Amino acid sequence: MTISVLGAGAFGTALAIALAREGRDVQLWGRNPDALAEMARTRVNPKLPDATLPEGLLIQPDLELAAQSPTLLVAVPMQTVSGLLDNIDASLNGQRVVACCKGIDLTTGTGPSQLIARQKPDAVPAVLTGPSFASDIAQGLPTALTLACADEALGEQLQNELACAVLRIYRSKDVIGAELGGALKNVVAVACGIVIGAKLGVSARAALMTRGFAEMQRVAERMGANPTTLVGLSGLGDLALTCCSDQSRNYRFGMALGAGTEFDKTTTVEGVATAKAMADIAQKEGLDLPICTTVNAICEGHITVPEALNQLLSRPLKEE
Ligand SMILES: NC(=O)C1=CN([C@@H]2O[C@H](COP(=O)(O)OP(=O)(O)OC[C@H]3O[C@@H](n4cnc5c(N)ncnc54)[C@H](OP(=O)(O)O)[C@@H]3O)[C@@H](O)[C@H]2O)C=CC1
Ligand SMILES: O=C(CO)COP(=O)(O)O
Repeated sequence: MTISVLGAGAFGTALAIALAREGRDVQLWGRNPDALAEMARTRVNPKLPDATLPEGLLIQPDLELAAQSPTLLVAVPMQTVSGLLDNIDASLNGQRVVACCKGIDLTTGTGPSQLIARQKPDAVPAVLTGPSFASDIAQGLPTALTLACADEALGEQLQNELACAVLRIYRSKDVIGAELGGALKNVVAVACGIVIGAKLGVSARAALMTRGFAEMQRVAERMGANPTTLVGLSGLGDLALTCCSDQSRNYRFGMALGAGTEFDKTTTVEGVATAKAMADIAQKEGLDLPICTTVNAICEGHITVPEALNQLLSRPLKEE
């Protein structure tokens, strides 16, 4: 098989469906053999109930077999990436390992590409990110993503390998910038959800998106990313999508916090761990990240939403 998708959640399955629909040679691995067997039988992933798995899409329960493909798409939650890489015995020599997850690993303080480089030094790390809800991709709605790979020639190969009729892929060499945009926009989306859930209005949300974007640029610059990457699909594009749609789990989680309602704890909400990582980075690097650190303080239960609002609004006035 040419492409293996590792992670049979909503996003991994959506990517596998889109690629298989185009006749690409693709297999989907997940950690739960019973769930995989059921998916192979029904040709439906309950996380994407409206999409049928194309006939050519192979469901693969064996991780080592899946890991033999030249291209691997890693689509598991960020905090599980390191464990997944550890579980693969093969060195992945020369294989392209494309991170499709959005976040910062709390143990190392790095994004997925650095985890891949550290744990599988013989592999070629890349990142696929940008504004794209799994259900949109699975329905075949048009989507544009950024494929970032430091090696330009390999990046171009991956771009061609992964682009589909409705999945338009732009290329970048800025892996750090692309993955930071995808990670950080989730924190801002939680903040925007809080504002809407607390009924503070869409003007406040626009302010948070803009000032949140300034924080994203500040972090990216400090981490050595190209500032223009942040205004592309992986940064501004994904920020716009995630902060304004209740299809987003990060946004919905924020809305529940703002409204004081329950939220299903099993839902993947990457912004919570990323906010924690950003609070650590703000402290270590002496960076001013008021929105990220406030989201972290709310998520950790250190302050309430009204206290957070009060804190943010009473900050000294400054130049934009
Ligand atoms: N959903 C979306 O629209 C998009 C998601 N993403 C990103 O994709 C990543 C995955 O999200 P998504 O697919 O939506 O999440 P889901 O919650 O839909 O699925 C997560 C999947 O990861 C599996 N998983 C969890 N822990 C492990 C582990 N230790 N080893 C192997 N598999 C594991 C889960 O398995 P099990 O079912 O057995 O628990 C589940 O199949 C996230 O980083 C997210 O930000 C990016 C763009 C869009
Ligand atoms: O990253 C996404 C869209 O680009 C999905 O967002 P959520 O994880 O908030 O659902």
